[in-house]
Amino acid sequence: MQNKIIAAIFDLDGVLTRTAAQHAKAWKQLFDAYNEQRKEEGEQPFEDFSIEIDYPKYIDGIPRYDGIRNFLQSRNIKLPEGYESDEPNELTIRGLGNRKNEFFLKVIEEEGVEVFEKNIDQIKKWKAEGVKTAVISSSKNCKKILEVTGIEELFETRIDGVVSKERNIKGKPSPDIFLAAAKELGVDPEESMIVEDAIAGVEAGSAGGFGLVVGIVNGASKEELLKNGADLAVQDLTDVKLN
Ligand SMILES: O=P(O)(O)OC[C@H]1O[C@@H](O)[C@H](O)[C@@H](O)[C@@H]1O
Repeated sequence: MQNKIIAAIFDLDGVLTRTAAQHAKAWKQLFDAYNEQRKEEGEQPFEDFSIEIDYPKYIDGIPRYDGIRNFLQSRNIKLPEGYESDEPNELTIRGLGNRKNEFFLKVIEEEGVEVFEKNIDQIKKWKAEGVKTAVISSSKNCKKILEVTGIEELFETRIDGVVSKERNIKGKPSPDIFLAAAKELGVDPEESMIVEDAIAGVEAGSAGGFGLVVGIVNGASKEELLKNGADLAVQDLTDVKLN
């Protein structure tokens, strides 16, 4: 029987906010621009980045530079690591990552950021019932997104891409970011639920021994989420009954 769930740890992009699609769009802009550059410089182009296939497989839920390494490896491309201070036009892992961030910031500036209302309303209900809440994200833009959408106060703690770097917390699919959040909430993983839309995220939840791993069907399909560690896969949180 399932343990009593007293805490819930939510991923940000694609669970709380509609930003997963905006990240995917920026990634496509980055890899398309890089491919064009290769063609202009007489280098062999690679098979175009696909939002449907490559994003969930290599990028979704994963820290920025890890995602770049994953994707380039899938195309047999090796670039030097470079430095975090690299200019966005630099052909290094870090340079490409910085360029992607410019694309992402432009996308959210132009389009704005929206929350998933049903999920936010459900979280408010659980909070009112006494469930402890945390937000986690691989993204270094997490705090900014929480602020612009006004949902920061819903969570007792936040472990994001910036905090992970400071504390040297391994990125997903390692469970460490979720375990760190549970620790800060003062709860055991077995009595906590994690909510994720990414394959790397449900893998992390399953590896961390969490009481309930909920997959939100957004980019990755229901089947993929269940196959990779989700206990259930739903469209939104109104379909999840606790205890
Ligand atoms: O580049 P950022 O904002 O630090 O985000 C890193 C990753 O954060 C994850 O939440 C997103 O699913 C990825 O698409 C993104 O690449």
